[in-house]
Amino acid sequence: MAPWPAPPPPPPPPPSLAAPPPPGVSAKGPPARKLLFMCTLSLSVTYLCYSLLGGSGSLQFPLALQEPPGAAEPPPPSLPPPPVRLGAPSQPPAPRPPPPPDNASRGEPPEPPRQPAAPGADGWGLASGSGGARDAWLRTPLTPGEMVTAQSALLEREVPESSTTDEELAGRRAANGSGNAVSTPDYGEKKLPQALIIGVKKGGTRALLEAIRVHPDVRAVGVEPHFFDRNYEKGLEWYR
Ligand SMILES: Nc1ncnc2c1ncn2[C@@H]1O[C@H](COP(=O)(O)OS(=O)(=O)O)[C@@H](OP(=O)(O)O)[C@H]1O
Repeated sequence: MAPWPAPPPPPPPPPSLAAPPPPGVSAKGPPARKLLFMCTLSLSVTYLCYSLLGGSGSLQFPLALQEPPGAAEPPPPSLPPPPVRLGAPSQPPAPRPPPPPDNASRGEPPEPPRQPAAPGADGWGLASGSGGARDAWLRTPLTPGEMVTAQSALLEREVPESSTTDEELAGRRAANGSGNAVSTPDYGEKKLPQALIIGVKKGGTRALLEAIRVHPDVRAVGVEPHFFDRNYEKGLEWYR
């Protein structure tokens, strides 16, 4: 009978994954140094990649927050200098000076502050002190000085044509003979009309009267008097 074969010898232990220590180095030293080297290398590569991808500004952001850009200390010599991005300014842009006024940009001397015009000297017939409508118009900041001057001259030329003072009204009444007002205890001062609306029936005279009546200086009768066609015989004393 054949004898049982001898059991196979146990397999040799697998070779260690770690490289055999070089001669002259202890067994625990190389892995620690290698791990430290790998960490340093990975950090360096990470920093390099991050800087190449444009993250240098982000890396310097905390330093920029603490100190002004000009006072930032140079990087230590051990670290590689951050790469300079093409097209990026080497120095941060200087703060913009405040925009000069319009007159300075055109080479004109600065305009002195406006003084409120004397009342009655502006030709508007309105009180032009502080807070007047014309002063508010002149102080509009978006309007150039030339435009304001031109518009003011235009308004001063146009307004006197349409403005009517109390003295002018009194003169017109005296000239028209309508200044003879009659005072009555019931109706107060009664005057002859200064204007008449004459129109045919259904010609829109009522609508015209209502439109004119909106003006604060207009006093009109409530109903159509029909003086000339129905009540002429009653005389001017009735018409007043
Ligand atoms: N702007 C305008 N356009 C067209 N039509 C207008 C306008 N204003 C007044 N009306 C019409 O005019 C009619 C009233 O006119 P009168 O006020 O003259 O009437 S009255 O004669 O004094 O009674 C009256 O018409 P009827 O409603 O048919 O009577 C108003 O509607």
